[in-house]
Amino acid sequence: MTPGIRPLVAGNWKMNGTSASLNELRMIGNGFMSGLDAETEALVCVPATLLHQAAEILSRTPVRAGGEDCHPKESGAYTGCISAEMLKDAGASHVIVGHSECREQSGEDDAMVHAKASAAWRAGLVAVICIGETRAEREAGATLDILSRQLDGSVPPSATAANTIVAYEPVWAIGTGLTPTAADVAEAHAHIRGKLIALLGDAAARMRILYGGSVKPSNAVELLGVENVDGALVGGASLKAADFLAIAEAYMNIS
Ligand SMILES: O=C[C@H](O)COP(=O)(O)O
Repeated sequence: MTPGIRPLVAGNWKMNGTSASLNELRMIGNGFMSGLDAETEALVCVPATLLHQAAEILSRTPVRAGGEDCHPKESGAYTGCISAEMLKDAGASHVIVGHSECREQSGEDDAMVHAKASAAWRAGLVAVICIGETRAEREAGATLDILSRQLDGSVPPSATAANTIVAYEPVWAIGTGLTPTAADVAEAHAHIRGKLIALLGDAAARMRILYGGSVKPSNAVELLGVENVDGALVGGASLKAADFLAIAEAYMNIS
């Protein structure tokens, strides 16, 4: 946690969910209406096919709906792609950009992530910019250098605490059940904070930095209690309302 920053628990449903899954979203929304919103803000990023319905369901709750990726252009001949403006029109408040699965599977580089973050702002969305090292990079002792390089290339200079959230997701921790130690998370988040302040100035002291990678109810208190960890980006455990709400409840047990 960072004093003065309200934590955000964000879900990322990835390529999961059909209209039958919306009941989980209703339960997440209802859960936050019964007091959790006093501790933390919440966001669930869903597949574009569900976004309009998700935004409608969540509009009666404190939880917001987001997109999982966007194209850098506003419109055009880009078959199968979705612009930030389309996400906004469907009810999104945020969009994830630079997720490691997109970086890896679509060959997305830092320049593309930078362009997508700018596109998010153009549409009036908050950009959730993901960074993180691979297992090989960690084993080579290159983690902090990789994070610096990704921040240099992916975060546009006009990023502010209001329009941008950074999510640190070690690639090797995503969906594996493995997590870094609390000390490793603290080191990475302190490094990210310092780098953001160097890039963007003192205002970055208030920018949220989320941790993502195998966050679950059983490790949420330990991971979310680390200094400079201002919330979580939750994949698998966001698909079940009970797990997602239990992760948010961790904030009631962190002093
Ligand atoms: O965006 C979420 C992350 O990729 C983490 O996914 P996970 O919680 O399933 O490890």
